[in-house]
Amino acid sequence: MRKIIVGSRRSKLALTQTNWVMDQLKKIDPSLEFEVKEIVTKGDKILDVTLSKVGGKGLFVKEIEQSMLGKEIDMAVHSMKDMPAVLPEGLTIGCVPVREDHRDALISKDHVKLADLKPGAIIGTSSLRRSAQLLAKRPDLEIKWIRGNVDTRLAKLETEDYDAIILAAAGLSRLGWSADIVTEFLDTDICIPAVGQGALSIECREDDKELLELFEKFTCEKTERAVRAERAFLQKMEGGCQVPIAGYAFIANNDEIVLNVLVGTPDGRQILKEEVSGHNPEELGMKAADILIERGAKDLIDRVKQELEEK
Ligand SMILES: NCc1[nH]cc(CCC(=O)O)c1CC(=O)O
Repeated sequence: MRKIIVGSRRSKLALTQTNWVMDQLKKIDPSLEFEVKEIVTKGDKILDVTLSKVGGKGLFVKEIEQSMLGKEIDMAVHSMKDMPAVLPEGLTIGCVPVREDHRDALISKDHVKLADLKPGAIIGTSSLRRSAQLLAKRPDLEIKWIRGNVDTRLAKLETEDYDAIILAAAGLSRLGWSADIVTEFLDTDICIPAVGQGALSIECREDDKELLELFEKFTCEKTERAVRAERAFLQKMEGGCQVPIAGYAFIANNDEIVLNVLVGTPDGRQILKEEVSGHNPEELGMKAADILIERGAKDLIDRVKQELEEK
């Protein structure tokens, strides 16, 4: 096997995830050699702007994908939830490792749970998906945008006037934070996670047989099936990240995929939700989307996008 060049964003989370994957792959084959190439993405340069306003997800992966197509790098580890629904031609998700905790985590100043936060409490998030679902449960809360990486946000909870913030549990644990700092893990009935949340995506060139063969031994089949269903839903919904969209699937004991999906308005006043189950990931994801579309999801999305453009 040749030396494998791994592209990674420079953020602590990205490098941690990349190193974890390289370590795991080395356990499978100790003779593997890696070299990490750090790549600064557009998304990293404009962290002060709400992502949805500047083009969303693709921002964190585009430069990395270009380097991969140009053969400057061979593979990259992304947070699955940062991956656009459709990949550029020539690239593929070669491996989906076992999923970390999929849930969102509420971290509040005095460990006050969501239901007990005082009326008007200020919640830090810049995710439309999180704000929609929180406001649906607690319309009295005030959402205040917060940007920056995980550690920055935790610091801002201490130094700024937020009463609580919401972060992905997976990011916290990967960065080594203890579960003790979390006030409440939000279950799917309160906050359906982002499509792919907690999962990783190892991307490579479609024709890289050598890597694809190696990855087979590291793929978690259950996670892969679940994520395929979630991403099929995402693709069919065509919402982009300007719209609150959520999707989370797991494999039930009978081996069926159970998929929970949601589309809503950022203020949480309109929420369309559905749970479906079945065996074929792609069919299931599309079925979930069709059900929501039937119930008016496309109109809702168009309206939300239009309002965003007017702002
Ligand atoms: N939005 C940024 C982002 N992208 C991936 C993670 C880490 C968790 C994951 O892999 O889902 C985070 C941080 C967060 O949302 O709190």
